[in-house]
Parts: sequence; C-alpha cells; structure tokens
Amino acid sequence: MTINPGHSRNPGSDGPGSAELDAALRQFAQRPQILVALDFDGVLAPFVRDPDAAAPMPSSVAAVHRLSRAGVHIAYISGRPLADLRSRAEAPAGAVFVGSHGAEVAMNGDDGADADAVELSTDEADRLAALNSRLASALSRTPNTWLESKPAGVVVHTRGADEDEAARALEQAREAAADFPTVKVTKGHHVLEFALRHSNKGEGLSRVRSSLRPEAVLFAGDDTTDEDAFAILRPEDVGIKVGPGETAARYRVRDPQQVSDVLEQLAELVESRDG
Ligand SMILES: O=P(O)(O)OC[C@H]1O[C@H](O[C@H]2O[C@H](CO)[C@@H](O)[C@H](O)[C@H]2O)[C@H](O)[C@@H](O)[C@@H]1O
Repeated sequence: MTINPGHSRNPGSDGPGSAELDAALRQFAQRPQILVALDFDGVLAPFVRDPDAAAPMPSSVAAVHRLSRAGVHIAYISGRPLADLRSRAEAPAGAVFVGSHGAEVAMNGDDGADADAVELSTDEADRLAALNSRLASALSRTPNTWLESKPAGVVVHTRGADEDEAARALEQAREAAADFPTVKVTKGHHVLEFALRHSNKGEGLSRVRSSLRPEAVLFAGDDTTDEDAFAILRPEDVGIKVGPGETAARYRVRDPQQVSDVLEQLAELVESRDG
C-alpha cells in the first residue's frame, strides 16, 4: 500500500463545490456505467461510541437511492461483518456488500443468497477462540475498552477511554496477541483489529469491479484500511478521503455531511444526464 501525503487537497480547500472535485464529479457522471463504492463508519455514518448505534445519514441514504434508481451500481465496502453491514446500510435493492475488510463479499445484495461469508476451519475457529480469550483477560482491568467479535477476528475498541487508558489497552492487546504470529493487526479510528484472514478492501473492490465491469469507480473512505482501495483506483476513477490524514486519494472532504453533499451533487448530475 502506497500513501502519498501530498496527493490530495486539504479539507476546506477541496470540499464539495471546489473546482477540482466538481470537475471530477461532472466527468465521472457522464459515463453510462459507473460504480459508487462507499465505506460505512466515518463516511456514511458519523462515528458514535457504540457501533450498534451507528446509522447512515438520512441525506446520504436518500442520495444513494437516487443514484441507484438512475442506474448507478452501488457497493458498500466495510470492516464490519457482512451481515451487520447489510442490516444497517439501508441500501437500495441490488447493492453489493463487501464486509470484514474484503474477506466477505455478497454480489447479490438483495437476499444474500450467494454471499461469500467467512467459514472458519476448525483450526481457525480454535485459534480465534484462544485469541478472544487472551485479549479478554489482558483487557479485563483496563477501563473503557471492550472487544468486538467478528467472523474472522476480534477488535479492541478504545473510543471513550482517555489517551493513557487507550495506549495501555493497545499495548496490552498487542502483547497478548504476540503468540498468534499469523494474525494481521490493523489500527483504525480508536480500534485495533486482529484478523485471521488477510484480505483487504482493495481486493474486495477489485472483485466488485471485475464482476460489474463499470467504466469508472468512485470510492470514499476515511480510515487506514481504505488506503488499500484508494491504491487500486485508476486515472478515470474518483477517490475521496474523508477527514484528515495521509492518503493516496486524489480528493478530500471533511466529514460524513460533506460526503452526503457529494452524493447529492452526483445524483443531480446523473439524473440530468439521463434527462
Ligand atoms: O470500514 P468501516 O465501515 O469504516 O468500518 C470500520 C470499523 O467501524 C466500526 O468502528 C468504528 O465505528 C464505531 C461506531 O461509530 C466507533 O465506535 C469506532 O471507534 C470506529 O472505529 C466497527 O465497530 C468496526 O468493526 C469496523 O471495522
């Protein structure tokens, strides 16, 4: 994964309405077959302390449905487990879902009939159970931290912990997981994820692109794991980093509200193209 810190414009100078992003969206919208692929937390849904309380912004949901009705392919690409992502995305019919950072893919988003969900081998299931219990015991005395179980991994959450508590929790978690050398460790926004499967969002987005064959892709993401998806974008694609931080994306917006503004602008452009 290559991150080019100087590549994308700063929020504020390049939010919705900026000349560069406007021009990119106009050009993108002219193509008949396009894919809009969206990360969930921090992009469609503002961050909250409890992941079960996260919900997409109503204005983004409405804009995504408009895009879908106008014939745009829609994909959700998230670190969340597939079933969780599907249940809270409020997605239009026919949307595609990529969960667990690319480890789970459902090309037919309607009913999940052909969902490529994670099935662990007995050995993997045993190792995941051991990892879970090791982390639970390591963090049992660290306040304001908790574990989220995933189909092929476990996440240490520290949102709500103060800086010292969070740093201590992450150090304890890394130490506890040191006996599991094949586990992939990924840092995200107030989370540290330990995964048995090593797929990434770039692989997930590539699978969706190969299946749907759009002429161009727009992808918006906010976290380090989204950089794998930005890295596989092509010159005709539109990559939008949400929030601060180094990125390979060409454009940047500030927050989920500005993502919503971009989606509404794109829906207008696509609808007027069709009209
Ligand atoms: O790929 P994403 O859709 O961005 O999912 C990444 C992780 O999102 C969730 O955690 C994040 O959102 C939580 C709710 O707002 C927040 O409390 C947490 O601090 C964030 O890191 C989710 O819980 C993870 O499983 C996802 O991997």
